[in-house]
Amino acid sequence: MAGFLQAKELNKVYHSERAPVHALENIDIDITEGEFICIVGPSGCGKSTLLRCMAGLEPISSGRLALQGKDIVTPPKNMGVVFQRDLLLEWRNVLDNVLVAAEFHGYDARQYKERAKELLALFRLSAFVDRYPRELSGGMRQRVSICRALLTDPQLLLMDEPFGALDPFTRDELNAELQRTWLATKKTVVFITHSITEAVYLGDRVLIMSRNPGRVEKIIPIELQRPRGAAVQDTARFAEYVVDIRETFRELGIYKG
Ligand SMILES: Nc1ncnc2c1ncn2[C@@H]1O[C@H](COP(=O)(O)OP(=O)(O)OP(=O)(O)O)[C@@H](O)[C@H]1O
Repeated sequence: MAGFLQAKELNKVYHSERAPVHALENIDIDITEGEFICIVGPSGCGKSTLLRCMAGLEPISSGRLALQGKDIVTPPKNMGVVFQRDLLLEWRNVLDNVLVAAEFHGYDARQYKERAKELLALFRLSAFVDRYPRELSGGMRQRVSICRALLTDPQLLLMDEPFGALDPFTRDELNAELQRTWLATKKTVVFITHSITEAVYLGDRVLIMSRNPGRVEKIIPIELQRPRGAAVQDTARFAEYVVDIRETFRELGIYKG
């Protein structure tokens, strides 16, 4: 297990009152440090399960899953997570919501105040530091969540459909901001999305999953130059990647059209 984040013959079975659910079957993934990996797949193929296992929030059933060679059994300190629902604390202002990450890891939040303000500035939220979540738009709330995930400077950032609930304009804006931050910090990012175009725009590689049971079907390297401006989405090369991924889903019987 030499890579930064590796899964080897990973299986995850949920046991409930009904029949067991084989959510992940023989998953092999090898992610290099600094890589941006996007995961796409139909509903129920195990994307969130995989991410929760990586976050140490869900135990695996068999195989291995390791971060820097160390089995993941509890949430690694070296990791930040962003979920689709922003999970902001309504009774705390923006700054204090970002500082939650320090408290979660048992650090002294006061020592992270300056860092939190820097991150909020980077995500154009300086004017909102003392506002409450209810005063923010959906895009702003998700920016706060990203700042929170980045606060302790983790090497690994796990993102589960973070922009899925946002309108397309805000989504494009946040994708561009995320790319900029990633280029500046070179964190390793695992990003789940339902959007093929989002995956191609952001990813160094796009990992395609299928369901029943959840499997990795294909991994496609995206060789588009960085930084990728919004206009890259209008190029023939970009369209080829999108078509290739759609074709794969068609072959898997996931797209009928
Ligand atoms: N806690 C659980 N107990 C039992 N089964 C579960 C549990 N969580 C998920 N599953 C099942 O595991 C499979 C994978 O679910 P998961 O949420 O990981 O898929 P997903 O690809 O993230 O779906 P979506 O795109 O809709 O969010 C599904 O069949 C789901 O019903």
